[in-house]
Amino acid sequence: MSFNSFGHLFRVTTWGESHGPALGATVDGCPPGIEIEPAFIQQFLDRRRPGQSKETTQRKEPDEVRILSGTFEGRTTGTPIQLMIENTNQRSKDYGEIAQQFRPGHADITYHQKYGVRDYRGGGRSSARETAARVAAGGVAQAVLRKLVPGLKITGYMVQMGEKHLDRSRFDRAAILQNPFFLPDAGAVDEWSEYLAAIRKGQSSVGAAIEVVAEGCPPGLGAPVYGKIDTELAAAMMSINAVKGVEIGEGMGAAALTGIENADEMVMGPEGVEYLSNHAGGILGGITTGQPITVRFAVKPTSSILTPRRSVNTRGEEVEVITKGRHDPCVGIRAVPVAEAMMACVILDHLLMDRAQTGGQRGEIG
Ligand SMILES: Cc1cc2nc3c(=O)[nH]c(=O)nc-3n(C[C@H](O)[C@H](O)[C@H](O)COP(=O)(O)O)c2cc1C
Repeated sequence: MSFNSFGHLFRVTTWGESHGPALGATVDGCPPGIEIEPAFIQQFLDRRRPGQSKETTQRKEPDEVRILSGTFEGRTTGTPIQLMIENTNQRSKDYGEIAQQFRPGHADITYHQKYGVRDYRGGGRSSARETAARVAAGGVAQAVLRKLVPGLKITGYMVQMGEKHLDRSRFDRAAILQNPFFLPDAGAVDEWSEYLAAIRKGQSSVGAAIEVVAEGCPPGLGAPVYGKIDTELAAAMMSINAVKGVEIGEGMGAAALTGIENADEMVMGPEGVEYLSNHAGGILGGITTGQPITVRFAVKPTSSILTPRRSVNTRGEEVEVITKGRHDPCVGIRAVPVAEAMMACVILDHLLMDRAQTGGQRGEIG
């Protein structure tokens, strides 16, 4: 059985472990003739890269991507694109103890129970190092989208970290890439930073919520009933390590609304239909409306913490686990570029499927 791939026409397979020599992604189904340079993909990896600020893990990886196949003279050829990122800063001795014991909240126990064998070094395949490969694949998707849907813009940012919430009245898109939290409010960065420092000092970690928005996505992507784009986006986000909840548009908040409040009313504008609100998050019946696609998800606190937690070992003995090694105190931060990558892959996959089925033809209004 193979469960390391996702996507239908734009198909991504990731491979590799945290402390192996390298990891990467094979992208199959990429359209030919797309201009793509390693530097274009690298910019996305640089945002996810560990060791860049005191707010993330101190494992210092250059995360330099190499394109091994599928391009010629700077353009895709339509053949499989092999992307490789070398692991250079492994410190496997930190993980000696978890060979025999299970970190609470991590995947050690389930990998052991299911497979009976695991590469425990740095969490092996369950480590979020794997998400570097997704980000590289997302870079390829972004390169294709740049050509096929020039106006499309995918933006991820943090909306919550523990008890700190983004004040949406202060939303400033320009601030997002200017601070280590991907926070759209420069004025709140110091407060978030102090809060996280206190969490870290207390030898704990904290959860987060991330929002990803795709603006300029054409209407008509997504296929009812089992290929709804909201289904696929939710699956894509849920597949990111440590994600425990996903919402589209109003999400769980819709449960508190009345039909009057929730209706996204429509009017005819000079360019066609205009929506007066976007509770639906840009998707109706599993198909994009042309409004911004809005996805939010919750990331649990990092399970690897220095505070001793009770657990068991492979011999069935009760033990206390202190997880040493270099860990993100809030894994939600680096999940932001990962989520953007997953969104890019899903949107491109649906764009290609829509072209295959409908040839891009649309029902007319007016
Ligand atoms: C970008 C990113 C970085 C992560 N870094 C760590 C880490 O340093 N330490 C840790 O224990 N978990 C980390 N995680 C979470 C684990 O990979 C995840 O909790 C674990 O694989 C168990 O899977 P689950 O939480 O999805 O059930 C990270 C997650 C993401 C998205």
